[in-house]
Amino acid sequence: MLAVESATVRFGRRTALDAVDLEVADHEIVCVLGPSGSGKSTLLRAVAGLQPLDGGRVFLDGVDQASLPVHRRGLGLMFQDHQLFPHRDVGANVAFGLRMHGVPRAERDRRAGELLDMVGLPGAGRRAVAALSGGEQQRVALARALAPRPKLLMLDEPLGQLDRSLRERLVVELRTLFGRLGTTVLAVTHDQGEAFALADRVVVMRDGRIAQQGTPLEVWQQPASAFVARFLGFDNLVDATVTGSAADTVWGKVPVPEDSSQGECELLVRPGGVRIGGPKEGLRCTVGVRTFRGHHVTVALHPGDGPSLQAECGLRDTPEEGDVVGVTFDPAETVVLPPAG
Ligand SMILES: Nc1ncnc2c1ncn2[C@@H]1O[C@H](COP(=O)(O)OP(=O)(O)OP(=O)(O)O)[C@@H](O)[C@H]1O
Repeated sequence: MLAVESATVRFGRRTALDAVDLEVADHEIVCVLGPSGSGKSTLLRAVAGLQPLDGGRVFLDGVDQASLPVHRRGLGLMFQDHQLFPHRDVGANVAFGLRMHGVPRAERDRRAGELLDMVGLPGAGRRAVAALSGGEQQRVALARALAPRPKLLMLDEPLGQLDRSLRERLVVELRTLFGRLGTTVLAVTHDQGEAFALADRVVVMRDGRIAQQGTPLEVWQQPASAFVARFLGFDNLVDATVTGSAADTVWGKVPVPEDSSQGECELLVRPGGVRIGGPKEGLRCTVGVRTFRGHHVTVALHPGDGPSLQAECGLRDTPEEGDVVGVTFDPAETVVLPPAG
Protein backbone atom coordinates (compact mmCIF):
# COMPACT_ATOMS: atom_id res chain seq x y z
CA MET A 1 0.00 0.00 0.00
CA LEU A 2 2.46 2.65 1.24
CA ALA A 3 6.19 2.54 0.67
CA VAL A 4 8.43 5.36 1.86
CA GLU A 5 11.95 5.09 0.50
CA SER A 6 14.81 7.00 2.03
CA ALA A 7 12.62 10.04 2.81
CA THR A 8 14.72 13.02 3.84
CA VAL A 9 13.55 16.46 5.01
CA ARG A 10 15.83 19.27 6.16
CA PHE A 11 14.93 22.52 7.83
CA GLY A 12 18.05 24.64 7.43
CA ARG A 13 20.86 22.64 8.98
CA ARG A 14 18.49 20.44 10.94
CA THR A 15 17.59 17.06 9.43
CA ALA A 16 14.01 16.35 10.53
CA LEU A 17 13.78 13.11 8.53
CA ASP A 18 16.95 11.21 7.82
CA ALA A 19 16.58 8.66 4.98
CA VAL A 20 13.55 6.94 6.49
CA ASP A 21 12.28 3.69 4.94
CA LEU A 22 8.79 2.58 5.93
CA GLU A 23 6.18 0.26 4.52
CA VAL A 24 2.54 -0.08 5.47
CA ALA A 25 0.62 -3.11 4.16
CA ASP A 26 -3.06 -3.17 3.16
CA HIS A 27 -5.35 -3.16 6.23
CA GLU A 28 -2.43 -2.61 8.57
CA ILE A 29 -2.53 -0.09 11.44
CA VAL A 30 0.90 1.45 11.98
CA CYS A 31 1.56 3.93 14.79
CA VAL A 32 4.62 6.13 14.76
CA LEU A 33 5.73 7.28 18.17
CA GLY A 34 8.70 9.05 19.62
CA PRO A 35 9.66 12.06 21.70
CA SER A 36 8.85 15.61 20.72
CA GLY A 37 10.92 16.72 17.73
CA SER A 38 11.80 13.18 16.58
CA GLY A 39 10.20 13.76 13.16
CA LYS A 40 6.83 12.03 13.48
CA SER A 41 4.70 14.85 12.10
CA THR A 42 7.23 15.59 9.38
CA LEU A 43 7.00 11.96 8.23
CA LEU A 44 3.22 12.11 8.15
CA ARG A 45 3.19 15.44 6.35
CA ALA A 46 5.71 14.16 3.80
CA VAL A 47 3.51 11.14 3.02
CA ALA A 48 0.46 13.42 2.71
CA GLY A 49 2.28 15.77 0.34
CA LEU A 50 2.08 18.68 2.79
CA GLN A 51 5.85 18.68 3.23
CA PRO A 52 8.17 18.54 0.19
CA LEU A 53 10.97 15.97 0.38
CA ASP A 54 14.63 16.92 0.07
CA GLY A 55 15.35 13.33 -0.89
CA GLY A 56 13.67 9.95 -1.27
CA ARG A 57 10.27 8.91 -2.58
CA VAL A 58 6.75 8.05 -1.45
CA PHE A 59 4.78 5.35 -3.28
CA LEU A 60 1.09 4.57 -2.86
CA ASP A 61 0.01 1.32 -4.50
CA GLY A 62 3.27 1.41 -6.43
CA VAL A 63 2.70 4.91 -7.82
CA ASP A 64 5.32 7.58 -7.10
CA GLN A 65 3.46 10.48 -5.44
CA ALA A 66 6.07 13.13 -6.26
CA SER A 67 3.93 15.03 -8.75
CA LEU A 68 0.59 14.54 -6.96
CA PRO A 69 -0.85 17.30 -4.75
CA VAL A 70 -2.41 16.44 -1.38
CA HIS A 71 -6.01 16.19 -2.58
CA ARG A 72 -5.15 13.75 -5.38
CA ARG A 73 -3.37 11.20 -3.21
CA GLY A 74 -6.53 9.44 -2.03
CA LEU A 75 -5.68 9.93 1.63
CA GLY A 76 -7.93 10.59 4.61
CA LEU A 77 -6.32 13.19 6.86
CA MET A 78 -7.18 13.83 10.46
CA PHE A 79 -4.60 16.40 11.45
CA GLN A 80 -4.57 18.79 14.37
CA ASP A 81 -4.38 21.77 12.03
CA HIS A 82 -7.31 20.51 9.96
CA GLN A 83 -10.06 21.49 12.37
CA LEU A 84 -13.77 21.10 11.65
CA PHE A 85 -15.57 23.91 9.86
CA PRO A 86 -17.31 25.73 12.72
CA HIS A 87 -20.06 27.29 10.58
CA ARG A 88 -21.23 24.07 8.96
CA ASP A 89 -23.28 21.47 10.79
CA VAL A 90 -21.98 17.99 11.59
CA GLY A 91 -23.46 16.42 8.46
CA ALA A 92 -21.94 19.04 6.16
CA ASN A 93 -18.56 18.56 7.82
CA VAL A 94 -18.69 14.80 7.29
CA ALA A 95 -19.90 15.17 3.71
CA PHE A 96 -17.30 17.82 2.81
CA GLY A 97 -14.88 15.47 1.05
CA LEU A 98 -17.71 13.79 -0.82
CA ARG A 99 -18.90 17.15 -2.12
CA MET A 100 -15.38 17.88 -3.33
CA HIS A 101 -15.49 14.57 -5.21
CA GLY A 102 -18.81 15.54 -6.86
CA VAL A 103 -20.92 12.91 -5.08
CA PRO A 104 -24.65 13.80 -5.49
CA ARG A 105 -26.50 15.26 -2.51
CA ALA A 106 -28.73 12.27 -1.65
CA GLU A 107 -25.75 9.90 -1.69
CA ARG A 108 -23.72 12.35 0.41
CA ASP A 109 -26.44 12.51 3.05
CA ARG A 110 -26.79 8.75 3.11
CA ARG A 111 -23.03 8.20 3.49
CA ALA A 112 -22.68 10.92 6.14
CA GLY A 113 -25.52 9.34 8.14
CA GLU A 114 -23.90 5.91 7.84
CA LEU A 115 -20.54 7.24 9.06
CA LEU A 116 -22.07 9.07 11.99
CA ASP A 117 -23.72 5.80 13.03
CA MET A 118 -20.37 4.11 12.72
CA VAL A 119 -18.50 6.57 14.94
CA GLY A 120 -21.22 6.43 17.56
CA LEU A 121 -23.06 9.70 16.78
CA PRO A 122 -26.29 8.49 15.17
CA GLY A 123 -28.66 11.26 14.10
CA ALA A 124 -26.14 14.03 14.87
CA GLY A 125 -26.10 15.39 11.28
CA ARG A 126 -28.01 18.61 11.99
CA ARG A 127 -26.14 19.48 15.19
CA ALA A 128 -23.87 22.51 15.32
CA VAL A 129 -20.18 21.66 15.59
CA ALA A 130 -19.69 24.23 18.35
CA ALA A 131 -22.24 22.41 20.51
CA LEU A 132 -20.24 19.17 20.56
CA SER A 133 -17.87 17.97 23.25
CA GLY A 134 -14.18 17.49 22.41
CA GLY A 135 -14.65 13.74 22.06
CA GLU A 136 -17.66 14.18 19.78
CA GLN A 137 -15.71 16.61 17.61
CA GLN A 138 -12.92 14.05 17.27
CA ARG A 139 -15.47 11.49 16.12
CA VAL A 140 -16.86 13.93 13.54
CA ALA A 141 -13.33 14.64 12.29
CA LEU A 142 -12.79 10.89 11.98
CA ALA A 143 -16.08 10.42 10.09
CA ARG A 144 -15.08 13.26 7.76
CA ALA A 145 -11.69 11.68 7.07
CA LEU A 146 -13.27 8.25 6.44
CA ALA A 147 -16.14 9.50 4.23
CA PRO A 148 -14.34 9.47 0.85
CA ARG A 149 -13.16 5.88 1.63
CA PRO A 150 -9.48 6.79 1.56
CA LYS A 151 -6.80 4.31 0.52
CA LEU A 152 -4.85 5.30 3.58
CA LEU A 153 -6.11 7.07 6.67
CA MET A 154 -3.54 9.33 8.31
CA LEU A 155 -4.03 10.44 11.89
CA ASP A 156 -1.91 12.98 13.76
CA GLU A 157 -2.43 12.70 17.53
CA PRO A 158 -5.99 11.54 16.88
CA LEU A 159 -6.98 11.61 20.53
CA GLY A 160 -4.56 14.32 21.59
CA GLN A 161 -7.00 16.74 23.17
CA LEU A 162 -9.06 14.26 25.11
CA ASP A 163 -8.95 13.18 28.72
CA ARG A 164 -7.48 9.84 29.62
CA SER A 165 -10.60 7.74 30.19
CA LEU A 166 -12.20 8.92 26.94
CA ARG A 167 -8.96 8.19 25.06
CA GLU A 168 -8.76 4.71 26.46
CA ARG A 169 -12.33 4.01 25.39
CA LEU A 170 -12.01 5.61 21.95
CA VAL A 171 -8.80 3.80 21.13
CA VAL A 172 -10.57 0.45 21.52
CA GLU A 173 -13.50 1.70 19.44
CA LEU A 174 -11.14 2.94 16.72
CA ARG A 175 -9.32 -0.36 16.50
CA THR A 176 -12.62 -2.22 16.21
CA LEU A 177 -13.90 0.23 13.59
CA PHE A 178 -10.75 0.08 11.47
CA GLY A 179 -10.80 -3.72 11.67
CA ARG A 180 -14.40 -3.81 10.47
CA LEU A 181 -13.81 -1.39 7.61
CA GLY A 182 -10.44 -2.90 6.68
CA THR A 183 -8.93 0.61 6.84
CA THR A 184 -5.18 1.03 6.36
CA VAL A 185 -3.91 3.51 8.95
CA LEU A 186 -0.73 5.47 9.56
CA ALA A 187 -1.03 7.32 12.86
CA VAL A 188 1.30 9.49 14.88
CA THR A 189 1.14 9.82 18.63
CA HIS A 190 3.49 10.67 21.46
CA ASP A 191 1.42 8.53 23.82
CA GLN A 192 2.87 5.05 23.90
CA GLY A 193 -0.19 3.56 25.61
CA GLU A 194 -2.34 4.79 22.75
CA ALA A 195 0.07 3.51 20.11
CA PHE A 196 0.36 0.08 21.71
CA ALA A 197 -3.41 -0.26 22.05
CA LEU A 198 -4.17 0.85 18.50
CA ALA A 199 -1.39 -0.53 16.34
CA ASP A 200 -0.60 -3.77 14.57
CA ARG A 201 2.93 -2.38 14.33
CA VAL A 202 4.66 0.44 16.16
CA VAL A 203 7.52 2.51 14.78
CA VAL A 204 9.66 4.34 17.34
CA MET A 205 11.48 7.40 16.03
CA ARG A 206 14.55 9.19 17.31
CA ASP A 207 16.19 12.23 15.73
CA GLY A 208 14.58 11.73 12.33
CA ARG A 209 15.36 8.02 12.13
CA ILE A 210 13.55 4.81 12.99
CA ALA A 211 14.98 3.48 16.25
CA GLN A 212 12.86 0.32 16.19
CA GLN A 213 9.76 -1.15 14.62
CA GLY A 214 7.77 -4.27 15.38
CA THR A 215 4.52 -5.52 16.84
CA PRO A 216 3.65 -3.92 20.17
CA LEU A 217 4.57 -7.18 21.90
CA GLU A 218 7.95 -7.46 20.16
CA VAL A 219 8.92 -3.88 20.99
CA TRP A 220 7.69 -4.19 24.56
CA GLN A 221 9.46 -7.50 25.17
CA GLN A 222 12.67 -6.71 23.37
CA PRO A 223 13.41 -2.98 23.11
CA ALA A 224 16.24 -2.53 20.62
CA SER A 225 18.17 -0.03 22.72
CA ALA A 226 18.31 1.81 26.02
CA PHE A 227 16.73 4.78 24.21
CA VAL A 228 13.64 2.76 23.25
CA ALA A 229 13.49 1.16 26.70
CA ARG A 230 13.57 4.55 28.40
CA PHE A 231 11.00 5.91 25.98
CA LEU A 232 8.69 3.05 26.94
CA GLY A 233 9.07 4.12 30.56
CA PHE A 234 11.62 1.53 31.73
CA ASP A 235 14.12 3.11 34.10
CA ASN A 236 15.99 0.11 35.51
CA LEU A 237 18.97 0.33 33.19
CA VAL A 238 22.57 -0.24 34.12
CA ASP A 239 25.93 -0.86 32.43
CA ALA A 240 26.81 -4.54 32.62
CA THR A 241 29.12 -7.28 31.39
CA VAL A 242 27.52 -10.60 30.56
CA THR A 243 29.41 -13.84 31.15
CA GLY A 244 27.41 -17.03 30.63
CA SER A 245 23.96 -16.55 32.12
CA ALA A 246 24.77 -13.71 34.54
CA ALA A 247 25.61 -10.05 34.16
CA ASP A 248 28.07 -8.19 36.39
CA THR A 249 26.57 -4.88 37.42
CA VAL A 250 26.88 -2.27 40.14
CA TRP A 251 23.82 -4.04 41.62
CA GLY A 252 25.85 -7.28 41.81
CA LYS A 253 25.30 -10.35 39.64
CA VAL A 254 22.00 -10.28 37.77
CA PRO A 255 20.82 -13.47 36.03
CA VAL A 256 20.03 -13.03 32.30
CA PRO A 257 18.12 -15.26 29.84
CA GLU A 258 19.94 -18.26 28.32
CA ASP A 259 21.66 -17.41 24.99
CA SER A 260 22.03 -13.70 25.83
CA SER A 261 24.81 -12.00 23.91
CA GLN A 262 28.06 -11.91 25.86
CA GLY A 263 30.30 -9.05 26.89
CA GLU A 264 29.56 -5.40 27.55
CA CYS A 265 25.95 -4.32 27.39
CA GLU A 266 23.30 -2.16 28.91
CA LEU A 267 21.00 -4.25 31.05
CA LEU A 268 17.28 -3.64 31.48
CA VAL A 269 15.38 -5.20 34.37
CA ARG A 270 11.62 -4.79 34.08
CA PRO A 271 10.06 -3.64 37.36
CA GLY A 272 8.07 -6.90 37.48
CA GLY A 273 11.36 -8.80 37.63
CA VAL A 274 12.65 -7.03 40.74
CA ARG A 275 11.83 -9.38 43.63
CA ILE A 276 11.72 -8.00 47.15
CA GLY A 277 12.69 -10.32 50.02
CA GLY A 278 14.27 -10.25 53.47
CA PRO A 279 17.25 -7.92 54.06
CA LYS A 280 19.75 -10.81 54.01
CA GLU A 281 18.87 -11.93 50.45
CA GLY A 282 20.57 -10.42 47.41
CA LEU A 283 21.07 -6.68 46.99
CA ARG A 284 20.40 -4.63 50.12
CA CYS A 285 18.14 -1.64 49.42
CA THR A 286 16.19 0.99 51.33
CA VAL A 287 12.58 1.45 50.30
CA GLY A 288 11.81 4.93 48.97
CA VAL A 289 8.70 6.49 47.47
CA ARG A 290 5.74 4.22 46.73
CA THR A 291 3.37 5.15 43.90
CA PHE A 292 -0.09 3.69 43.67
CA ARG A 293 -0.83 2.56 40.09
CA GLY A 294 -4.26 0.99 40.41
CA HIS A 295 -3.45 -2.71 39.96
CA HIS A 296 -0.03 -2.52 41.56
CA VAL A 297 2.31 -0.23 43.47
CA THR A 298 5.62 1.02 42.05
CA VAL A 299 8.29 1.12 44.72
CA ALA A 300 11.59 3.00 44.46
CA LEU A 301 14.49 1.02 45.92
CA HIS A 302 17.78 2.66 46.77
CA PRO A 303 20.85 0.39 46.91
CA GLY A 304 23.97 1.61 48.70
CA ASP A 305 25.70 1.91 45.33
CA GLY A 306 24.48 2.48 41.77
CA PRO A 307 21.22 3.79 40.33
CA SER A 308 17.89 3.32 42.10
CA LEU A 309 15.53 0.56 41.04
CA GLN A 310 11.82 0.50 40.42
CA ALA A 311 9.94 -2.59 41.58
CA GLU A 312 6.36 -3.56 40.89
CA CYS A 313 4.57 -4.90 43.99
CA GLY A 314 1.16 -6.37 44.61
CA LEU A 315 -1.19 -4.12 46.57
CA ARG A 316 -0.94 -6.31 49.66
CA ASP A 317 2.79 -6.99 49.80
CA THR A 318 4.23 -3.52 49.43
CA PRO A 319 7.02 -2.79 51.93
CA GLU A 320 6.91 0.40 54.01
CA GLU A 321 8.93 3.46 53.10
CA GLY A 322 12.25 3.32 55.00
CA ASP A 323 12.25 -0.52 55.29
CA VAL A 324 15.51 -2.27 54.49
CA VAL A 325 14.92 -5.15 52.06
CA GLY A 326 16.89 -7.59 49.90
CA VAL A 327 16.43 -7.62 46.13
CA THR A 328 16.83 -10.54 43.71
CA PHE A 329 16.16 -10.55 39.97
CA ASP A 330 14.05 -12.74 37.68
CA PRO A 331 16.07 -13.62 34.56
CA ALA A 332 12.87 -13.82 32.48
CA GLU A 333 12.39 -10.10 33.06
CA THR A 334 15.90 -8.97 32.19
CA VAL A 335 16.86 -7.85 28.68
CA VAL A 336 20.41 -7.51 27.38
CA LEU A 337 20.66 -4.36 25.22
CA PRO A 338 23.56 -3.04 23.14
CA PRO A 339 26.15 -1.11 25.20
CA ALA A 340 25.52 2.61 25.71
CA GLY A 341 26.93 4.98 23.09
N1 LIG B 1 8.32 24.14 9.48
C1 LIG B 1 9.43 23.89 10.16
N2 LIG B 1 10.48 24.74 10.14
C2 LIG B 1 11.61 24.49 10.81
N3 LIG B 1 11.81 23.40 11.56
C3 LIG B 1 10.82 22.51 11.64
C4 LIG B 1 9.57 22.70 10.96
N4 LIG B 1 8.76 21.64 11.23
C5 LIG B 1 9.47 20.82 12.04
N5 LIG B 1 10.69 21.33 12.29
C6 LIG B 1 11.75 20.70 13.10
O1 LIG B 1 11.91 19.37 12.64
C7 LIG B 1 12.09 18.47 13.73
C8 LIG B 1 11.01 17.39 13.68
O2 LIG B 1 9.76 18.01 13.94
P1 LIG B 1 8.38 17.20 13.97
O3 LIG B 1 7.28 18.19 14.15
O4 LIG B 1 8.32 16.29 12.80
O5 LIG B 1 8.56 16.33 15.30
P2 LIG B 1 7.48 15.50 16.09
O6 LIG B 1 8.14 14.21 16.44
O7 LIG B 1 6.21 15.43 15.31
O8 LIG B 1 7.31 16.40 17.39
P3 LIG B 1 6.01 16.69 18.28
O9 LIG B 1 5.69 15.41 19.00
O10 LIG B 1 6.50 17.75 19.22
O11 LIG B 1 4.92 17.15 17.35
C9 LIG B 1 12.05 19.32 14.98
O12 LIG B 1 13.37 19.61 15.33
C10 LIG B 1 11.33 20.57 14.56
O13 LIG B 1 11.76 21.67 15.31
